Amino acid sequence: MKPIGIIGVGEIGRAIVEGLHHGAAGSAEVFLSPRGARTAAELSERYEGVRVCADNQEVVDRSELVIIAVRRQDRHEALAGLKVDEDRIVVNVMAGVGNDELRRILATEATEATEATEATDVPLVRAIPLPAIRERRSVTVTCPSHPEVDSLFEQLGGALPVPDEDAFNVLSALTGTLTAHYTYLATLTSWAAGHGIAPDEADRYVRGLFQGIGRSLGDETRSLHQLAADHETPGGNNERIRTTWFDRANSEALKKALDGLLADLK
Ligand SMILES: NC(=O)C1=CN([C@@H]2O[C@H](COP(=O)(O)OP(=O)(O)OC[C@H]3O[C@@H](n4cnc5c(N)ncnc54)[C@H](OP(=O)(O)O)[C@@H]3O)[C@@H](O)[C@H]2O)C=CC1
Repeated sequence: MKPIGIIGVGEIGRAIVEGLHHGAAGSAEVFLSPRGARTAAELSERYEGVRVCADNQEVVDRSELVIIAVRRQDRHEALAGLKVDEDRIVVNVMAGVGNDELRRILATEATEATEATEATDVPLVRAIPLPAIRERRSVTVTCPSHPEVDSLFEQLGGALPVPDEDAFNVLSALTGTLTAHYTYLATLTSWAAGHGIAPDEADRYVRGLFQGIGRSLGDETRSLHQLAADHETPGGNNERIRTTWFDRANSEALKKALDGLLADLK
């Protein structure tokens, strides 16, 4: 595997390093940026072949595949003065930062010009690695498809290359629904606790219910509508909650929130 560099060693940077070393694997050479110092130090102590660099330029110089995993608002500082040779492959995991914009920033930094007039030719690939990549359990959307990048994410749970950034942004918006889902489960738990169930028992029960749902999602022979129908007795409790709470207005409100997010991601 080519040496991998990671600029921005936070939640996602850490998950990638852990994923690379999950199970019996772990031969990758990994170079980490110094920011996120505590996590970087911990990872370099835990895994052979993981090293912390003196600065972001050293990460680029030592790696062939460079993953940029800083928060969007930190992109200019993180990329300041960076020179990325065209034989590198850059993986852009920053939500809401398109490849055109990243190319302009890199070109500007490389030429030290105040206005970017030309872009570098370095291959740029957007990707959406999720925290479950640490256990090689999540599929990573990539755009455009690139053999080296897709192969990396295939090893980390699967790659889903999409043809353009419009499609990429739609799938990116979907990933914005995950914490709402956890909060939905927490709301169920606190509702039960409010009705006298011990909080830890309510918590355990809700987790168990939805772990079962998670397992049933693995059955790809049944559509999501079919799975819903299979869990529902006509006129029963599930149908009642689905039709009285997850009604048309609720469903439209969710789609509207996703539309708003998608507009901001473009
Ligand atoms: N979390 C998620 O589930 C997903 C996140 N993403 C994207 O990944 C990116 C990172 O997210 P996440 O890991 O959650 O964020 P974190 O805040 O956990 O990590 C960002 C890291 O970047 C570091 N950093 C800040 N400035 C610089 C700099 N100048 N040079 C090098 N490193 C720097 C921070 O260091 P310090 O702590 O010192 O500030 C921090 O360790 C975001 O753009 C996000 O949109 C994409 C998919 C999923």
